Amino acid sequence: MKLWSPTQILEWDLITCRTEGITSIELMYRAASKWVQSFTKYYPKRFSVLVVVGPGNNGGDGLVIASLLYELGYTVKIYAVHPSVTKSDDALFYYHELVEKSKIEICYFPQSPQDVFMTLSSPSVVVDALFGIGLSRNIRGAYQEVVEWMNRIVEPIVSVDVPSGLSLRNFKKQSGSIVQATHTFTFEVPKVDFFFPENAPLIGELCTIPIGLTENGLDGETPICEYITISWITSHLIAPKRYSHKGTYGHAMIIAGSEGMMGASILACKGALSGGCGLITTHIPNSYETLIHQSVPELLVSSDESNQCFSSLPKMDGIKAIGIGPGLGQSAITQEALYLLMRKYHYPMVLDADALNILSDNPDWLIEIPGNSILTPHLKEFDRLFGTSFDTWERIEKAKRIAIFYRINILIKGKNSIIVDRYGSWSINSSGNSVLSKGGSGDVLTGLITSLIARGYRAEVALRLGVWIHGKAGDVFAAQGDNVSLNISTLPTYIGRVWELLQNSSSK
Ligand SMILES: NC(=O)C1=CN([C@@H]2O[C@H](COP(=O)(O)OP(=O)(O)OC[C@H]3O[C@@H](n4cnc5c(N)ncnc54)[C@H](O)[C@@H]3O)[C@@H](O)[C@H]2O)[C@@H](O)CC1
Ligand SMILES: [K+]
Repeated sequence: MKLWSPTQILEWDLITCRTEGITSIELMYRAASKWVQSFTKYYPKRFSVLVVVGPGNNGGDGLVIASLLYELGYTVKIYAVHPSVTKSDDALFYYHELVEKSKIEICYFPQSPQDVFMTLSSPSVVVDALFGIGLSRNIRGAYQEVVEWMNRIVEPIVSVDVPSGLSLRNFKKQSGSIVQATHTFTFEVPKVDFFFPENAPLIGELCTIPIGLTENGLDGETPICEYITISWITSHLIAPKRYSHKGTYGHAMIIAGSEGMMGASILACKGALSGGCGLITTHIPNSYETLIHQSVPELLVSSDESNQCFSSLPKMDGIKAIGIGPGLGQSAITQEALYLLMRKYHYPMVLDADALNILSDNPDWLIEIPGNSILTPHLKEFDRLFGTSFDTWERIEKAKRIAIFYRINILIKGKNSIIVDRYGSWSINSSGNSVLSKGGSGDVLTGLITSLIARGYRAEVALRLGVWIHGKAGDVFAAQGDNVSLNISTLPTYIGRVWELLQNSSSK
């Protein structure tokens, strides 16, 4: 799914009106009607409703929503913050047509919103229609007071399109008050900022409401980014070859594990096996050869000269991708070996965990990373590598510059992982949940992505596939009714289920 900027969405509204021969007033009514359909599923008629409206079309939606709920038999009041209700022509139309002609009570700032709210019977809910995608500066004054009041109450708040005050990068530094919504019912497509970790407490439960904007209306426009869902994944899968042997699907290498951390090596190798490449060699400290043979008999094993850690380069003939880092340790000898490996190997590498820690300590080694490799830091590792950022937008801009400069791909891991590729394009992953926030989960991911590259996927595609599949495996686990107890060594089994699911949806 493509994600668009506020300006593009407004353009899309206009295109829809032109294509369908309708007015923006009609589109507003359609949007508000669809919104009300979703709202009533969560909040039945026993809820009384205070609709807080702002000066633009978001407030206009609020006026139509109030009137539709009133017609459905809800107890509704409107609280307007702008002295003349609205500055928007469309909203004004509905104010005269619907609100004035009904018996809906409308109250104004500076009357206290709390006093108005208290006159409603319990249970009650606030509909936040102060600002949507048209916010152009931080919220101050009366609007700020009302937002702060909303954030103090215990009753649910349902935001129309956007939690009011959230900037959507319409202006750079966000510092005003923002509504902390219980639900955000957003129109047509989610907005990019909804997926950033700093905004998670503001969005609440997200529900996207299709309002019938013209399909392909923004064809030819460049979206801000791609939101990776199953349809993107299925359209990028390479069909398995009919006549194949183990050499057909590539040879990957995993360099992971050191004394006391060999579990990381086993998990990364199991992750690689679940990615389906033909052969996997793991390079490990000498003394653990038997352990690895017994734990994962499918692997080829290359023994390091050291008994404790990675210290010497393996043979790399025919290896199409190397995953390195989980449980690797950071001893001086390992650091040196990583440096030599990066200089000598010319195919993509997936650098994770201790490999990233080593790079943080030696930033001038970044230049040695083979082109089209992948770094997989989580947020803190990213900041350690490249310095802290004010917000996710700044972090993404930084990642883009670095990715283009070093010709590498960067995965910033989190609830909605962000993928920035070497061309400067970026995506947000849609799958995954908290069952994956456990030690070892990233090791499996490193193996999986490495394996996909070895199979022949371009690194930037393998990265997106791997991240989505890994997240989806967590979702498949949680869908069984348990969102706690995933044992990470069983994660590859759920990755297998995701492949099954993908095969079924591709053949439909
Ligand atoms: N354009 C359309 O056809 C549709 C628009 N829709 C709704 O319209 C919204 C966008 O409407 P608008 O573009 O009017 O934008 P908003 O309603 O988000 O706000 C814009 C208004 O607020 C003022 N404003 C901006 N920031 C302010 C601040 N910090 N303090 C005080 N005033 C501020 C602006 O001067 C303008 O009057 C969407 O979010 C959606 O809710 C929907 O009805 C769907 C159809
Ligand atoms: K809003």
